[in-house]
Amino acid sequence: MDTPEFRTGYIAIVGRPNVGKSTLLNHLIGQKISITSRKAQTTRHRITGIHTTPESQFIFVDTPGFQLQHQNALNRSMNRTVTQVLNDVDVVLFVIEALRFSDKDKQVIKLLPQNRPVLLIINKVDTIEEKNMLLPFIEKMAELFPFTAIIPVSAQQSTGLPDLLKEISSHLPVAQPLFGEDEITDRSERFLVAEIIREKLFRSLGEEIPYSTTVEIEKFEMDGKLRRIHAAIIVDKAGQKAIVIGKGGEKLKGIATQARLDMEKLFDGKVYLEIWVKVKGGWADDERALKSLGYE
Ligand SMILES: Nc1nc2c(ncn2[C@@H]2O[C@H](COP(=O)(O)OP(=O)(O)OP(=O)(O)O)[C@@H](O)[C@H]2O)c(=O)[nH]1
Repeated sequence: MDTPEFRTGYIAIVGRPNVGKSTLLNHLIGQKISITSRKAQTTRHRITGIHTTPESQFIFVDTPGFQLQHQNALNRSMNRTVTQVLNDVDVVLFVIEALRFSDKDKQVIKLLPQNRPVLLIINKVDTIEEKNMLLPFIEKMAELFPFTAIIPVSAQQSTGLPDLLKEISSHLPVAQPLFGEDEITDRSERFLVAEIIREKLFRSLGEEIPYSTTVEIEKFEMDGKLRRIHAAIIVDKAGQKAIVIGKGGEKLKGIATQARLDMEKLFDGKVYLEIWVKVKGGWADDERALKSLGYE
């Protein structure tokens, strides 16, 4: 593939819970997951999906730690991460529900970047009973933020999605694709699984544990359609182990449950997940640990 006008870029999807972000992503990429191993590590963000057409490659990234409810210090630092991600992608999709604009949506607007294209996606237009309500709603939304475009869609019914892709593509830089279709490997699932656990770990504990804490996938097996995954969270000190496990194992249980649900969504299949916490000094020197993390 060496098309002079080919466009490749990164896209983030944001919005309050339940507006249809996952549905939109799944319908945009038209497949559950495609990700490569080696190159994925050179990107700073977790890739949630890739869609490639003859003209463009769309790389969707996650915005970890997106929190709207509580404005405590931890959430503020998480929202800083969100802002960093949003300032690092080529296009931001801000998803809302048709004819519904709440305080939580308003909070998301505060996190939107000023210096790159933000497309407002008005989702669930299939639920509008009076179609003439849409235009005044669009006009009202246009006053809230300098959106680059406002695009009504129904993610569930895939209406408006080809136009949306065209609009996104026009804002991506001219660049050759970063990922080839043939780069989808089983090892990349391992990599993603580790990333998901890591994300839940930091979402749950934030600054209570050092950033050097890592996740190692010790076993990843297919058992029919079931994925059996054994993972270890590796901390530097015994005190950190206690923090990760929590009282009566509650913290770790929560992390494992959330991680498993995300994995089942991602793989569209059942996952059996066991997580241990291990104390280990100097893991960075351990070649085996590095390999299993994918940093070869
Ligand atoms: N009618 C209708 N329902 C939709 C549409 N898109 C998504 N939904 C439904 O809205 C609900 C929430 O969708 P999700 O894709 O899980 O929303 P989300 O924004 O990813 O939610 P969080 O993971 O909580 O942030 C689900 O029940 C979807 O089936 C749409 O275009 N029309």
